Amino acid sequence: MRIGQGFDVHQFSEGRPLIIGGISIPYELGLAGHSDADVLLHAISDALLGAVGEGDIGRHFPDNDDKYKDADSKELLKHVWSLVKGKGYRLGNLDCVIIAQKPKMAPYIGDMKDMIARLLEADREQVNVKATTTERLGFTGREEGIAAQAVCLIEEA
Ligand SMILES: Nc1ccn([C@@H]2O[C@H](COP(=O)(O)O)[C@@H](O)[C@H]2O)c(=O)n1
Ligand SMILES: C[C@@]1(CO)OP(=O)(O)OP(=O)(O)OC[C@H]1O
Repeated sequence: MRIGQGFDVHQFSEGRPLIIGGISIPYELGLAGHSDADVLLHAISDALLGAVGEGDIGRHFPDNDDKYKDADSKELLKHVWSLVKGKGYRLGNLDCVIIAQKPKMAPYIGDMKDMIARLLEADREQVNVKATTTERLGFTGREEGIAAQAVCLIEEA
């Protein structure tokens, strides 16, 4: 059994879609990034890579490589998952938090859980996604961007 943790931040940007946990969220702002800037899937990818001692997503998908320009983070996470699976592991459980003053994530959490479980070939019950504001404090509180954290446990298959 191994544990991993991931953390990511992306800044709000005009004219970009807001995609979190693989789900498009209708909002006036999106997130800036080299890829589609899915802050939650990036934190999950980093947690899984950390659990198997494989560094981070920047190492696997460099942000100066045109191949990953506007990349779909679901595809990046699928790649990470195949690496983890290839080392003989399956998901134990995954717990995540999205840190955002706005928009409200609650209506989209169920779809995010289903999406993440599908990408990780797991049951919905193995995946937990939650959200919090920072009570208007800090960069998330000032609505400058969104952060996400993830912790995973993987087990020998
Ligand atoms: N972007 C967000 C932030 C929070 N939520 C939900 O609201 C609850 C209360 O948030 P506090 O920061 O005031 O504790 C939180 O537990 C989430 O369920 C949300 O949906 N979207
Ligand atoms: C995902 C990658 C892909 O090039 O780019 P970004 O969307 O900028 O995201 P970040 O969280 O900064 O991680 C780096 C890269 O791996």
